[in-house]
Amino acid sequence: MKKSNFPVEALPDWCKRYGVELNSIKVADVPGRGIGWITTEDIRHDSEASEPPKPLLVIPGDVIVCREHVGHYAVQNAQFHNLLTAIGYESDRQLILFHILVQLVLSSPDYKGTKLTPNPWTEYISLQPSSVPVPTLWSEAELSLLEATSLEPAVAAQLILLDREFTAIQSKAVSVDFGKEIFEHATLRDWVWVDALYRSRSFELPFSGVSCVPCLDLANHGTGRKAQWQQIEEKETVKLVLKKGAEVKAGEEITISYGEGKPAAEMLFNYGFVEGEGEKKVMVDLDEALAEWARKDGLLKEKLEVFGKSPVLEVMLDEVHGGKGRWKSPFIEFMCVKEEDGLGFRVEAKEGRQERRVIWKEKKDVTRMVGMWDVFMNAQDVRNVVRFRALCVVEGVVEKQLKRLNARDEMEDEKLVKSGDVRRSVLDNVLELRRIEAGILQKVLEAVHEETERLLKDEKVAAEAHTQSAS
Ligand SMILES: C[S@@+](CC[C@H](N)C(=O)[O-])C[C@H]1O[C@@H](n2cnc3c(N)ncnc32)[C@H](O)[C@@H]1O
Repeated sequence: MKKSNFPVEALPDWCKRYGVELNSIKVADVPGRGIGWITTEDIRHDSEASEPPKPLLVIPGDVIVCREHVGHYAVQNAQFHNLLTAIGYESDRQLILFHILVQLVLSSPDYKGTKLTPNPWTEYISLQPSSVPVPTLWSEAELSLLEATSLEPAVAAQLILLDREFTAIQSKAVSVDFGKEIFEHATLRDWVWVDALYRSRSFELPFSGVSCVPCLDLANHGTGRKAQWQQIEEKETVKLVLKKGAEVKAGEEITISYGEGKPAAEMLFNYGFVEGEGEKKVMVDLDEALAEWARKDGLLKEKLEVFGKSPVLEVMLDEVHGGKGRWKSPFIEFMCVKEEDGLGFRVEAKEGRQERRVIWKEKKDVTRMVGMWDVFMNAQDVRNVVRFRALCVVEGVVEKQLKRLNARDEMEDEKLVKSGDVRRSVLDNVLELRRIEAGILQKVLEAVHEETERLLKDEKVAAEAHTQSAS
């Protein structure tokens, strides 16, 4: 589908038309960041001054895309309303994504179908960059770089989700005429694109909820940021203001924070870049470990069923304790309990359904403790033995992940950049992610070894280790 042209030079006119106020700032190209806001004159927010300087941006509430405003738009446009009813959206995210997708099609010069009431976004959508640097929009060669990072399974899962979502929405939408017109043009690639826009450019506003905010979405993330956004309740107006005490020279970029301390993987996943280390945390995939465990534990299926969610292993550095490695996984600790330790299951009939319950030492129903099994185990006599088994699992998983990460050949990756299959910026970001994640995994492995050594002083644990090595 051909995109309509909205040059960035036309933005001030668009702002005038829709009541967006710009004070002392203009959009400009910012090397390595796309476009962003820079100041046109020196400005300062003197902490002592009685009056703050004018806000840099004032965005009226009615140009924001949020759940409520999409609802108003549907009231004004029966065709759109029928389409929303046909697709039966499942979340605010889907509603907003779908609204943006429809605006994208309506804005295309290829679209000759039913026109809806003009909306600021029908035009504004064409200002959005066609290439958003998040991994869901990377080429196959670029995605291959993510191997062994925590983003490898996360990006694969998101792509499957987007495919399923698009297919489901499309199949329902074509039951109405307007839906047929829209899906003659909209493709899965467009859906992946609007999801990328949503993740990299939406804001959690206090009065409108999750929203896409034109113009504010042109502010880049930066260290030492001197501005912040705020929403005032009245008319849901959003403002970009200079922080108290901040001083900015003419021509300097105005940046905001996309969230303090987000882990590197989350930054790359949602925004397409890594800047600073953020919270030192990695989610490690457990699929392989579970498949292996299933071969020796006949109760794994029951354990997964009562746990009720996808098991994860979270590894992190504990900044409070000098950056020591730590891990958390209530499921691994639960998975490592055996029948001989006191674990049992019982099936009970509840409200006409069969429900599996977890029984401890043949007496106590501990089903509600499963989600915090690590805490529950602390007070049990078998805690050291179970903890030792869990440490062995974590050691195996972390060691394997680290080995895979370290096995990457950076010279081969460089060749992909030289051949033009991979963008330089993508490789740089992935190298940074790999460096950060390998550092965390290494420290966690050291902490696991340390704790294992300590536990092996316990006779029961030593006996367990002996049994394990014999089997
Ligand atoms: C909310 S938009 C900001 C406007 C965007 N630069 C544009 O050209 O439309 C967020 C996107 O800007 C880019 N970006 C923002 N801050 C950045 C930074 N510090 N380093 C690199 N890219 C950045 C990333 O592509 C990110 O996904």
